[in-house]
Amino acid sequence: MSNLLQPEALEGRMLFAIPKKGRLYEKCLELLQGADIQFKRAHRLDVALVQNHPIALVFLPAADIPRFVGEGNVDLGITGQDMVAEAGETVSKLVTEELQLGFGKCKLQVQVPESSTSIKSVEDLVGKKVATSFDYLAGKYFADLEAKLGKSSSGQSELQTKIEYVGGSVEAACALGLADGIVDLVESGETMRACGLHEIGTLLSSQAVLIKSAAPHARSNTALINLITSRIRGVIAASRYVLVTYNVKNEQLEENLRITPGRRAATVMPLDDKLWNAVQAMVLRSDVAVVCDKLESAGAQDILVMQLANCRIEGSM
Ligand SMILES: Nc1ncnc2c1ncn2[C@@H]1O[C@H](COP(=O)(O)OP(=O)(O)OP(=O)(O)O)[C@@H](O)[C@H]1O
Ligand SMILES: O=P(O)(O)OC[C@H]1O[C@H](OP(=O)(O)OP(=O)(O)O)[C@H](O)[C@@H]1O
Repeated sequence: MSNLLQPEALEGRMLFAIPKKGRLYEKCLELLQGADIQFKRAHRLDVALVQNHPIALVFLPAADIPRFVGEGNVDLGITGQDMVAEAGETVSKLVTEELQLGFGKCKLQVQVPESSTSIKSVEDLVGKKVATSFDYLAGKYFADLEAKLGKSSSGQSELQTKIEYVGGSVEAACALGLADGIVDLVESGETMRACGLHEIGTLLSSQAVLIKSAAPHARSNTALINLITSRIRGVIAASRYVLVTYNVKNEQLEENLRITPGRRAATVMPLDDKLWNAVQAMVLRSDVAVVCDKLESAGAQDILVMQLANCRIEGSM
């Protein structure tokens, strides 16, 4: 096999960065499969050539993807909004968020031991030690807080709050005596509660996003970037919506259409029996149970809910 890390192996290929492990990895693989991006990743190799498009997938740490995309080393990337923000303002400005992907949802929060009697709010943490893997965002957050509290005089760049960088297992920092509080990601809150911590402030909410360079590289294949973006948008839309169909009598049609207006408009087809119509409409998956309840109460019959394998829809999702 030729060495995929030689530049000539990648020549003419659009480069697409995918998190190499962690929380976003499996979801990204599902997304690539849904978009029919076919590849085989050789054991221990962080580059994979796509078989059915001139694309190479580059598996990188999620934290490095914003910089690689922003600086034009790769054309497209998937990472968390938190990672884009943590990469700093210079990098964030070089990156365009193309699509929110609806997975990897979490919040970056300030947490302290529940048992702490002296630290009940973020203000109480000012001047104390905070452990985090998000030292840029945490530093900015406490700098703003100190400024708001009038605790930092202008020109004084030294933070009173001490931000300690730790690479992982941040939630152990308080128990180990390394810090008085932490700034870390929370989704279900299970890790936080298991460690006897509770949240006292939120820095940001995050989800996985598809990003591209704000100023694409001269070699970038814009048509292919747009095609892949559009396919991924289709996969995401298909996971957000279901197709609901039902039969309804003429006199109850209007009321039922108000329940399922569809995205542009619902499709209404007359049945052979002139008293009845068949209706088809896209409905948000998260709303579908309530929508079916309402349809049934409004006289709709034969209600069917169908999964979408893929779709192409205009406008915001
Ligand atoms: N508990 C969570 N729930 C949802 N999304 C999360 C969660 N933790 C992290 N994420 C998202 O996934 C991204 C990658 O996080 P992850 O912890 O997998 O990082 P990693 O450093 O690549 O992996 P590892 O922690 O295994 O070293 C984060 O930047 C965030 O956007
Ligand atoms: O609120 P929860 O659902 O419990 O999720 C939060 C945990 O998820 C992330 O870590 P992850 O498990 O990805 O591993 P890490 O600690 O090695 O980064 C994060 O750093 C928390 O530890």
